[in-house]
Amino acid sequence: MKLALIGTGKLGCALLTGLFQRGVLAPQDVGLLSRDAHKTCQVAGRFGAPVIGRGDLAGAEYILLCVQPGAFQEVAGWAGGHSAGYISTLAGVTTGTLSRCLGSERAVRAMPSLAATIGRSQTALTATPGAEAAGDLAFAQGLFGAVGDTYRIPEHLFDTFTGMSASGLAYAAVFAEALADGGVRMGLPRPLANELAQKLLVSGGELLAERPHPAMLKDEVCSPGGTTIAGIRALEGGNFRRSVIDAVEAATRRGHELGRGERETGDS
Ligand SMILES: NC(=O)C1=CN([C@@H]2O[C@H](COP(=O)(O)OP(=O)(O)OC[C@H]3O[C@@H](n4cnc5c(N)ncnc54)[C@H](O)[C@@H]3O)[C@@H](O)[C@H]2O)C=CC1
Ligand SMILES: O=C(O)[C@@H]1CCC=N1
Repeated sequence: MKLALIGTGKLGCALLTGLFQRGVLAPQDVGLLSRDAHKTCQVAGRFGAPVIGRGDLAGAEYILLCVQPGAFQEVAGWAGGHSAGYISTLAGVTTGTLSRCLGSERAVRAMPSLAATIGRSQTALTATPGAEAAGDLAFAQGLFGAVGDTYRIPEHLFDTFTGMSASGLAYAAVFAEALADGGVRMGLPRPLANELAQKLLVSGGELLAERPHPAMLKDEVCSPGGTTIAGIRALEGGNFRRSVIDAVEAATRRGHELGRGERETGDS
């Protein structure tokens, strides 16, 4: 077995979708294991990959952890100590913690996003020296590179990458929803408002890719004395930029907390 996937929830399934569609791994190369046997069987049926048990982990070349950070200590108790290379996608959990709790010098820390499902994840990567020497970082670069862009990030910036990129998908969704709400408030039918908001994010992203700085696009759209600058003024009045900056800061701090083992359901 090339890869054992522990945790077949939202991220696990996004990665399976992207990886299988791109043919980087075949379903028979991947074993699936998670807490809920019924749901794991459903995922196995959907992808055509086998369900495995804890005893099968000994035969895995790589073990990919996609469980919640709060489940890590328990999972490490039975999934650690194998000769496989370990790859973790858990928010906040450092390579030092991975290595210590899994009893392995081979630990890669990855932070992908749900955009893996369409081959557009932005994935941060870092690894222990042992994982790098064993070729595990190169393996992870190939794996996540097949479902988007990879970035080698120093570990002290990992939670920031998480709070901006992986979490940022949700901020974009909230912005789209709010924009559509504005359209509805001013009279557009809901389905049209939702469609406009969704397509606007796509076209906006493509236009931003053609420019070295986002402010250039903003300036081009803002006609002097026109509609857009009136809208931007209202955004500034609502502390839009400050709110977005604060969101990244709060998410980064939450990553630090999760890494220290603080409860996922608790507030800071
Ligand atoms: N959802 C996202 O956009 C992203 C999530 N992540 C990270 O990926 C991890 C998984 O996130 P999601 O897929 O969103 O969570 P999820 O809740 O959708 O899936 C978690 C999976 O782990 C399994 N699991 C939980 N406890 C277990 C245990 N003790 N033994 C075996 N399996 C267990 C569950 O059965 C489920 O299949 C988290 O650590 C998160 O920080 C990273 C990047 C993006
Ligand atoms: O919200 C979370 O904790 C996870 C990590 C990044 C995206 N989702």
